[in-house]
Amino acid sequence: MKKIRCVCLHTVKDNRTLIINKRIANSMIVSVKKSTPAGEITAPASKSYTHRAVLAASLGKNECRLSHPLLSADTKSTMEACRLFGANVEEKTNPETNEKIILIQGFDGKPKNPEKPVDVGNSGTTLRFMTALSGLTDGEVVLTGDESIQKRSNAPLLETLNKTGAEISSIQNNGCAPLVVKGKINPGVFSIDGSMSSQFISALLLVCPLLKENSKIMIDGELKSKPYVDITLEIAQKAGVRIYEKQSAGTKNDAGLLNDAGIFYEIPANQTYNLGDYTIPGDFSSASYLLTAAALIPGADITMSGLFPSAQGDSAIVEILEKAGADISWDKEKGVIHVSNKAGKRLKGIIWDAGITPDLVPTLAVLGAFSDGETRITNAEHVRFKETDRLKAMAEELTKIGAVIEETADGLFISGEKSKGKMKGAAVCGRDDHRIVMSLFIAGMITGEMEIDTAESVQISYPDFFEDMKKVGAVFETKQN
Ligand SMILES: O=C(O)C1=C[C@@H](OP(=O)(O)O)[C@@H](O)[C@H](O)C1
Ligand SMILES: C=C(OP(=O)(O)O)C(=O)O
Repeated sequence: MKKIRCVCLHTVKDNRTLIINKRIANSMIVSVKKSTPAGEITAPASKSYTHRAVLAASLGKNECRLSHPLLSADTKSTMEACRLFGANVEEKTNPETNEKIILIQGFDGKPKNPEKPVDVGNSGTTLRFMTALSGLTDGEVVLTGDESIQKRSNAPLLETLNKTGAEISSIQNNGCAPLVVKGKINPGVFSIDGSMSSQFISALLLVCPLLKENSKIMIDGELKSKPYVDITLEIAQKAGVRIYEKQSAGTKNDAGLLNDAGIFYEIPANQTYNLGDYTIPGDFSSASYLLTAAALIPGADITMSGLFPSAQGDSAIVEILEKAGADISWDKEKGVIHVSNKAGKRLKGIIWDAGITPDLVPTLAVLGAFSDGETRITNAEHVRFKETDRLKAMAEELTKIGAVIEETADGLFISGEKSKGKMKGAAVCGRDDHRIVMSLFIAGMITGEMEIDTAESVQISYPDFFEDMKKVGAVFETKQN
C-alpha cells in the first residue's frame, strides 16, 4: 500500500499553504512462478459503482446502506472526501452475513466546506467528482492527491466549470492538482470535451441535479469511456434522480459538415438523491486478470461468481476471450463465468477498439503477447492519461520479457508470432499502477521467474488480489524492497 506523507508545504501569495503529497519509497516486490490457476472465486466489488454509490448516498438526506462495497484505497478516498463535505460515512459489519457494509447519512444536497484539503490519494474518479462537488459549497476548497494525480490533467473540466463561475485554479497552472475552487457553479448549458476522460462528464452529471435551475451538458467530439457515464446514469436513476440522455442529429454548416452532432444530457433542477439500500455489483475490470490467465494457461480452470450483466463496458472481456478462441461461458442469470484451457490450446490475436474499455488495455496487451498471430489495440489514446501512460508502460514492460510489441499513436500492436518462444520472466516495473502490476502478474504465471515492483498498488482497486491468486493456486512470494 502506498504510504503518503506530507513533505512539502507550497506557499502561495496570500499565505495559504497547500499540501503537496510525496510518496515515500516503500515498494513491495512480488516474484511470480509458473502457475496453473484452478478453482472457484468471487469477483471483487466494482470500484466505479462503489465511488458513485458513496457519493449519491452522501448527496442525499436519508440513511443509505451499501452492501458488498469495494473497500479499496481509491474508494476509501471517496468515503473520506464525502466525510469532509459533511456526510457521516461508516464502515460496519453486517451481523447476519459477517460482510462489510457502508452506512451513510448524507448532507442533503448541501455540502459543507471541508476543514482541510481534500486528499484524493491516487484516485482520478474521486478528484473529478469532488472538484464538481466543491462548486456547490460556499467557501474555498483545496483538492490534492499523490504524485500521479498531480500529473493528470483536469483541464476540460476546469475550463467548463470556470465558464459557469466555479473559479477553479490549478496551483501548477497546468490543469493538474492541487486545485483551488473558490466560486460556485451556476446552472446553464455546459459544453465539455469528451475525448480525454468520461469522469469529467460523470462529475457534472452527479452535481447538476442539485442546481437551482435546469442544466444541459453538451459533449464536444467523441465521448470516450461512455459505459462509465452509463454507470453514473444508472446510480442516479436508482437514487430517484432524473437525467435525460439525448442525441442531437446536428446541423449542416456551409461546407456541408455536421455541427453539434452528438450526445447531450438534460438535467432538471432541484432534485433530491435517495439511494436507500443498494448492493454493489462485481467488477469486470478486476475479473479480467484471472479470466485471461485461465484462458491462456494450459490446464487452467476457473469459475468466477458475482458477475451479472451491468453497465460495465469491461464485461466485454467475455466477448474478447471468446473472439480469441477461449473456452468460456457466462451464465448471466447466475452471474457466473467459467473459463478453462484443459485442452492446452493457443489463443489467436484479435483487433480491439478500446474506446469504451480503457481499463482492459493492460490485460489485452498480455493476452496478445501470449496468443498466436497479431493483436491490434486501437482507439486508446485516453489510456495514456491514467495512473501512468499505460500504452507506453505495457509496451516497455512486455518488451523486457521478450514480447514483440509496438506502441502506436492510439494503441498497441503485438506480434504473438514473433514473441512466441522468446518470452521469459524478468524484473519488471509495476510503475505504481495497479492495473500494470496485475496484468504483469498474469504474464508471470505463464513465464515464471517474474519480479514485479510497486506490487502494493493492487490496494487501489483489488486489495484481495494476492489472497485470491493464492486461493486459485498461483505460486508467488512477496517481499519489501
Ligand atoms: O468513471 C469511472 O469510474 C472510470 C472511468 C474511466 O476513466 P476515463 O473516463 O478517464 O477513461 C476508467 O478508466 C476509470 O478506471 C474509472
Ligand atoms: C484509471 C483508473 O482509475 P482513476 O481514473 O479513478 O484513477 C483505474 O482504475 O484504472
